[in-house]
Amino acid sequence: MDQFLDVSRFCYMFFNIFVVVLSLMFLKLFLRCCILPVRAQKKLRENGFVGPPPSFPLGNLNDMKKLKTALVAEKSKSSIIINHDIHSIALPHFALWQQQYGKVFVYWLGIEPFVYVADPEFLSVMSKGVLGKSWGKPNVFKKDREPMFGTGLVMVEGDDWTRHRHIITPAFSPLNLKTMTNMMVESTSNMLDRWCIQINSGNLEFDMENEIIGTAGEIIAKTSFGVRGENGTQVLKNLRAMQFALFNSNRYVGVPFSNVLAFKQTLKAKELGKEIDGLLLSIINERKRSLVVEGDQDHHHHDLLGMLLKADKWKFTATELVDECKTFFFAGHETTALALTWTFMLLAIHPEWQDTLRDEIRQVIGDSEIEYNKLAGLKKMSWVMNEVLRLYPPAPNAQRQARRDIEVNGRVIPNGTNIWIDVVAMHHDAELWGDDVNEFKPERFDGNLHGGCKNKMGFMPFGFGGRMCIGRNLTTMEYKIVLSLVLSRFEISVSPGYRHSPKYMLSLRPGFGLPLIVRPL
Ligand code: HEM
Repeated sequence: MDQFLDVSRFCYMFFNIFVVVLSLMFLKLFLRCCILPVRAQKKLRENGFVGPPPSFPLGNLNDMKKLKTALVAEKSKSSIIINHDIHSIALPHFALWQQQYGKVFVYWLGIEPFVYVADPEFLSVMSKGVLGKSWGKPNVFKKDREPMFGTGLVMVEGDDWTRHRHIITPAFSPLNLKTMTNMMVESTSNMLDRWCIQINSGNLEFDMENEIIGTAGEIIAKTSFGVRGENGTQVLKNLRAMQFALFNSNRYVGVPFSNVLAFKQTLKAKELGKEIDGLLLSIINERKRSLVVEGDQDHHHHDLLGMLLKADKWKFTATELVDECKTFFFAGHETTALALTWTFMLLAIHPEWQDTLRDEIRQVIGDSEIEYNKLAGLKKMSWVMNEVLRLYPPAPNAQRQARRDIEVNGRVIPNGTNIWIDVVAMHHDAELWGDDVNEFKPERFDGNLHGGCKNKMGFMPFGFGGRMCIGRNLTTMEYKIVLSLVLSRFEISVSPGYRHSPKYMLSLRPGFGLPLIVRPL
């Protein structure tokens, strides 16, 4: 009998604990999904931040989807015409809301509030001096992109960010970049030799986006962690597959339990992430061993990983090194490839600029091998690069999250609020650039780093402040090498099959690829 009483008392206690835990979980969920968003909305409204009304639990995600579908259907009728006024094509919801609410307004991804900013003045005030340190990266994206970036430089914050940036910066020094010239020339030459074989077989049409993405992927994997042998190829394959798994279909970022909705994708990305980490770890351990054996005599690994290992005396843990390798790949490969892809589209419709650049390449490089030191002399090519990054920025937005209440121009942005900086909108704003804002005019950058933009924060293809892109010199180098090699051997024109439809898919890319006609000179 006593035993029975003990068991029933235990069950009763267990049941009570279970009910309390369940209630606490429910309370937490209720607080996170209902109370906090309502309070944030009230506070934002009190501070003058208004925008399209959100609904629970999707926020404005449905409106975004509907506007995108409707406006894209309308615009696609004229997609044969190449129009650089792309804001309303790529980001129709923002273009419409901007007309209704101005250049700073609030919208919602699920239960996450985002202050939209397309006003460089607002941006410069919010990122000035100590205020700049009060911003982090949105937690909602950190979670979503964890398999890609882990705790790499793109995502870390505070003292950790200072330490990572301090260790990594020297790896991108001109002296180190110089040693990567041959890797870039080699991968590009291989691509061009393949083009020759295809052209000789009578097929002059290439999907330039595919071609360049493949080569840029190879280059970044070589320059980041030395893609060699089977391990390297497998890492490259898995990295691409992971990106595809994470971003191929619509994800409900900010919506409670969105991971459950995209369960299969999330699981696949996690599995691939684990496999990539294992492969990278074996590459890193192998390098460490060879460094111990060869010491500073290791001349074989002129890549970022090799440089970090040599310079760093292993201040990074192995996990941190793995995350940095992944970060270099994801932050650097598609962005550079898209800068080149859009350049080929613009040069294909502006043959006069192909000729101008060819003349410059002849003068600066001549018939000799490409040397790093000569690249700075390709000045007009720098104007073209800037103009392409202005019209078609591969990183079309930047995001931040307030780590405390932050006052900007007398308005408080509550702690936890996310910021969405619309780079495309600022790069296409006639009030900042003038009436020719949507024309391809590389000469606007002649002697002017900001292309004549009325506010220098209005031109930010590589971000802003202390978190400005660490890879921008590497990108410029790769851009100039690839473009010089291509233009020295080929002329390009647009294929009749090209449909102009810039699409926002994390980066800004051609919606239907970039078919171009390539002819040997
Ligand atoms: C055209 C090419 C590129 C573009 C348009 C680009 C754009 C950007 C932008 C806009 C940011 C700032 C993001 C933010 O503020 O949240 C950034 C940061 C970063 N980029 Fe790039 N990037 C390019 C190439 C590269 C390359 C080649 C690498 C590396 C190999 C790289 C590595 C990084 C890293 C690690 C960060 C984070 C820096 C930090 O937070 O301290 N990027 N990039």
